[in-house]
Amino acid sequence: MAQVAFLPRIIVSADTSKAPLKPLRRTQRSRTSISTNKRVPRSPLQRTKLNVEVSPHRAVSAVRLMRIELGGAFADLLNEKGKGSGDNEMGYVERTLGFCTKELDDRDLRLVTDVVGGTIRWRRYLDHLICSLCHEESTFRHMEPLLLQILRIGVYEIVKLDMPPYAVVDENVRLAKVALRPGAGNMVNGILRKLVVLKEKNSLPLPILEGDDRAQARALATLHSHPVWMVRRWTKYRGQEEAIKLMVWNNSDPRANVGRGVTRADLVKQLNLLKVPHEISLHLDDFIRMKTGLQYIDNNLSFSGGKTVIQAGLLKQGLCAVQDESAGLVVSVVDAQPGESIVDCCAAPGGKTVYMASHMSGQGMVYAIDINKGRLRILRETAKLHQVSSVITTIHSDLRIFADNESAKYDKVLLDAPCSGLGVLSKRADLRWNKSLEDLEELKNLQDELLDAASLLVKPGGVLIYSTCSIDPEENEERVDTFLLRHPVRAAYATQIISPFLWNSVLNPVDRFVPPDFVSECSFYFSDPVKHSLDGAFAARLVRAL
Ligand SMILES: C[S@@+](CC[C@H](N)C(=O)[O-])C[C@H]1O[C@@H](n2cnc3c(N)ncnc32)[C@H](O)[C@@H]1O
Repeated sequence: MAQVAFLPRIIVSADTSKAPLKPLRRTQRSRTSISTNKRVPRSPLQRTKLNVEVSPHRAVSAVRLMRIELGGAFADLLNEKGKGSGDNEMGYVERTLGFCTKELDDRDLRLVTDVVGGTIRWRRYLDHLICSLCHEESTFRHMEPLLLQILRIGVYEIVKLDMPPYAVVDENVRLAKVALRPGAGNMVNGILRKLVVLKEKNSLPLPILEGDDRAQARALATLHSHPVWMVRRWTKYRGQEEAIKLMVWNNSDPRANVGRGVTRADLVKQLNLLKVPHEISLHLDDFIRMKTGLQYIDNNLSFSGGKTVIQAGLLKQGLCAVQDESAGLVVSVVDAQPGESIVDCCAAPGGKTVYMASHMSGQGMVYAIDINKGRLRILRETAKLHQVSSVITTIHSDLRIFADNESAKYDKVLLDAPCSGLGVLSKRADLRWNKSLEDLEELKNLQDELLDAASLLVKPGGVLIYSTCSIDPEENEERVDTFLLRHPVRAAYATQIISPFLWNSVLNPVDRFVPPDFVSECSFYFSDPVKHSLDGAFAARLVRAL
């Protein structure tokens, strides 16, 4: 069965702006309470105060941002206020703000996606502007969370979305007044109006790139809205110019992804019927790229079909799926063949498992292991949808325990390791704020342990594929390097491993499996966001000696 891929400019599988994500790491600002200064209705029967004057996309965006940023603290607050109306988005709005807005139409939904994703992505930059425009830094530091979100939305809309500034000011002032109190509205008014004047004069208070390395990293971190540690790391590994390009990429509109289940020609036919613009992937036979028309319609592009891919039900019917080409290329590196026994060690939610399974013509088996039961359930559902369940067996286990107890050996073992996700920051708006340098050290230890465990499952002559969606050499090349140094004999990958130059004796170059442009100097697969305009990804192939 052939696959197809989409590359729309709208997030689909990674729609971070919609998902109730993990909480962002707390900033130093005090966030112990969520003050709305509103009495919130306690039961669905007593509600629904409908406010038709507040712009729905801003109210929903503000509440969604609170949910994402405060996570558990937000849920706790709602629980204190009684159960009953928080089970859908407007329920959350009602319980947080004390009123409902009119239903969101398609345009509002798109704006919520843009505003929430952009506001998270640009958080450091927006906070710098807001802080600079407050009378005192302490005003910013102690600002209540809802007020801060409303200000972030306003600043983002004015500075990054170039929306008509005075309309933005008025709408956000109204939201602050109704959702909080008149004084909050006055504050939003003061700050946003100052911002508009400065923007018109082209003199936004932004940091200048000067001083020593640390000062420059801090300035760049604010200008491009990333954590300082990431800027320092990328500057170290790639140089400042490339680090900037990478951040620009991470801040660009998120694209996505893939589809499968029918031939590419079939899908092209369907897209032509829907009049959804698309193009054939340059890198993968099964993939189609889309810029618009997946979930929403981008009005800037000519799109006259009236129905998006989602509305037409193509995803629901399993006729296609959504995946970045960089992930599809990892599957190319595995090169799954009919009849093979393959272990996918960290398989869920199953993007790669299902794609591999679809290459097997119903023969062989992919054993999909994951420690997370819920994510494995999603994998099973996706496999069913794509009619590849017959070649997938799911195993709920910690890979380390499974490998210790398993005596069977397999043709191929894919370890798509848990990683920092530094290659997918453009799609995962929140991720940059959730990761620290310490997390990276912990992850490296876990990657080593999982790689050791995965290697036990490979049969002599079999292949171990190690992959990540990171661009960090310490999660990629360095993990392979240290693996080979740790296991010169036991895994029988080589007899004498004393320097990286001997890798070639055990490493299986990926050039047979991916286009030359994706083959790194050491013959690994590497997709670089800056160079390839795809998510970052890495894969190494190691062949076990006979
Ligand atoms: C990068 S994701 C895998 C993505 C997946 N390969 C795909 O293409 O959809 C990493 C996965 O590793 C799983 N994981 C983390 N630690 C694990 C462990 N000790 N044993 C098995 N799975 C683990 C996580 O639950 C997560 O689903």
